Amino acid sequence: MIELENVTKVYSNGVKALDDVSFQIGKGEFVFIVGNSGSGKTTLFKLLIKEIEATQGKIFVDGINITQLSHRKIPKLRRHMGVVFQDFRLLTDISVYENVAFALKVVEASSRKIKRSVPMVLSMVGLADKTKMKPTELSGGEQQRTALARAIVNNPPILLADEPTGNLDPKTSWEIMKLLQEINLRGTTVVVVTHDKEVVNAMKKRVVTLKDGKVVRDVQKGDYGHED
Ligand SMILES: Nc1ncnc2c1ncn2[C@@H]1O[C@H](COP(=O)(O)OP(=O)(O)OP(=O)(O)O)[C@@H](O)[C@H]1O
Repeated sequence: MIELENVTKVYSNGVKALDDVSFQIGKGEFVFIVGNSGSGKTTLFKLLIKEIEATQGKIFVDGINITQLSHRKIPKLRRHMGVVFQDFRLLTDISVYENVAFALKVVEASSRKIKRSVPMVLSMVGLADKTKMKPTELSGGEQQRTALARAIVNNPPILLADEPTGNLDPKTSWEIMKLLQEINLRGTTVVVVTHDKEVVNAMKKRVVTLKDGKVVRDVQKGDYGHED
């Protein structure tokens, strides 16, 4: 489903953020990417969503080498993956409903599909009674639920999240993780970049650890491990 083959990223200032990284993520897996600050986690995330380009190596998503994908085809790639960020990135002047509907409008879904899918997904994330509110009227956890609903409303086979609980308290973080787990159980491959040691230790999922741009640990049903 996702395959990295000898991926290296050197930024224009000469910093080697990823150094010959290779690993695979299979269909339906739930994977945490962890590591110290500066270890290359966000760089890896940005490469996967093609926000930046690899200096060397190949990245395959569903068998397609995305490092060779033309800009024209990036929207098609994005339809394969829902994306969630630490800072939610919601449109603040429209409602929760409209934020989620927007993701369907950009892929030209019919209004019938929008009317059917948006309430369904908002109810799944527990926001059925907040659909008319604006993101600024919501708690952090509710904003992240809205962002999650937006990311999955297209039924993407892959969900990528960069520090999805970074701005949330432990209880709310746990609720978001439960939702990610539920989404995963429905068949979506879930990749979560995180610092959140407690969450990683409690979830017992595959953990890939980066250090200085290299994969130094890759364990199934793992824990966060030790930082040094
Ligand atoms: N746009 C950039 N230009 C130059 N260097 C960068 C850029 N982005 C990141 N880096 C460098 O690349 C390395 C890896 O950064 P990255 O953001 O991927 O780490 P991270 O593991 O996500 O860290 P954090 O947990 O603090 O977000 C760091 O040394 C960082 O300073």
